[in-house]
Amino acid sequence: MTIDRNAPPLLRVEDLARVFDVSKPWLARMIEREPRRFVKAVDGVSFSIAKGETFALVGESGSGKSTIARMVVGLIRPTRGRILFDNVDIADPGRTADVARLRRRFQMIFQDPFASLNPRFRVDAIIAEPLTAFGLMSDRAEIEARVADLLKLVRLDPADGRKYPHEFSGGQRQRIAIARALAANPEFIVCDEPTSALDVSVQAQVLNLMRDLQDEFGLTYLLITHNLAVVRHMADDVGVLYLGRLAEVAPTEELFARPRHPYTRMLLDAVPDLRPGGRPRRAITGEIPNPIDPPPGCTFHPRCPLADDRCRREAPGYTRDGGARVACHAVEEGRTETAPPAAFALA
Ligand SMILES: Nc1ncnc2c1ncn2[C@@H]1O[C@H](COP(=O)(O)OP(=O)(O)OP(=O)(O)O)[C@@H](O)[C@H]1O
Repeated sequence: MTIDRNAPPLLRVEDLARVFDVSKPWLARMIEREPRRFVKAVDGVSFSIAKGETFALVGESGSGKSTIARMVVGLIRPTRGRILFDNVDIADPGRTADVARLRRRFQMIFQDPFASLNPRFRVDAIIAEPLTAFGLMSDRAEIEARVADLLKLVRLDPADGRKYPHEFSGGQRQRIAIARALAANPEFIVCDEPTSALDVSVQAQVLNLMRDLQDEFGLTYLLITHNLAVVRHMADDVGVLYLGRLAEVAPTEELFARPRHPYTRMLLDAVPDLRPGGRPRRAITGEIPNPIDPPPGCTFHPRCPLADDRCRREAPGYTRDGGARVACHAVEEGRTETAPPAAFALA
């Protein structure tokens, strides 16, 4: 499907932030004379997703990917910012009635298909649940026919509806989760690490199914992943998260051909280059700082080969470069590496 980038985005996230209070209980704090502690899990994140597009959020563990996903689907509230779905702020507590109406139009697929399907229910009941929950169908024969269609759509046998989740493999369970997500004809699906619990051989099948369904139904995906191969296979645009902030947002091809942010480059350089004569992978250096006490200035500076005094003092704003938006003083000052990373060099 071609994406109309000039059309109003289906989802627009503006200056999104979420702070978690991770203080010890009051009495323990008093005894140990400890102050309250907070984690800025997400801090000033903005991006938009066009209809029919796949936008990937990528980053190491703890970078805030799942927190963003959970805010977008309404499982947790933002501390600050707006989440506009079809121009309605779904994070605004005053819009609860509108959000309830919009709920059917967005769905979520979780990482672990073993945990996300209720083991006590038959597969047909699991898939039918959104149909009855949203009051879309009540006639039994109609529901049965719809469930059979959904099972066929995800390339399972309609007879599988009579089985229980434990009778299926991981990949098949994720297909069942996809069928359930599609039941109410949603337009937008948040996919949180949809294949990372699956065997490598099965991952591609599930990703290809997701792409086929996207083409067939014009679906829009927010894809959460730490896997760059998945990003390259699936995404139109990518946001690279580091400690709750977007380091770089760029069209996928551009990001892989010419990563601007030193953190993006570090992630790409860490992917093994399996071609004959490919250069050895460079390991990711340094550790993610403690998010309770992040470094001053640019939070990436302790791991950054290009960091200077300004980076240690001043948090960077965004610089536009080609189709990319990058939070980096070195990019702004034009002192970055420009060679493409070998593993992803384009032929
Ligand atoms: N409910 C919570 N209470 C306190 N801290 C939380 C909570 N949820 C997330 N955090 C913290 O927020 C930060 C971001 O976490 P998040 O799970 O969003 O990251 P992630 O990128 O999805 O990581 P992973 O890939 O490991 O799931 C982490 O420092 C995490 O410890």
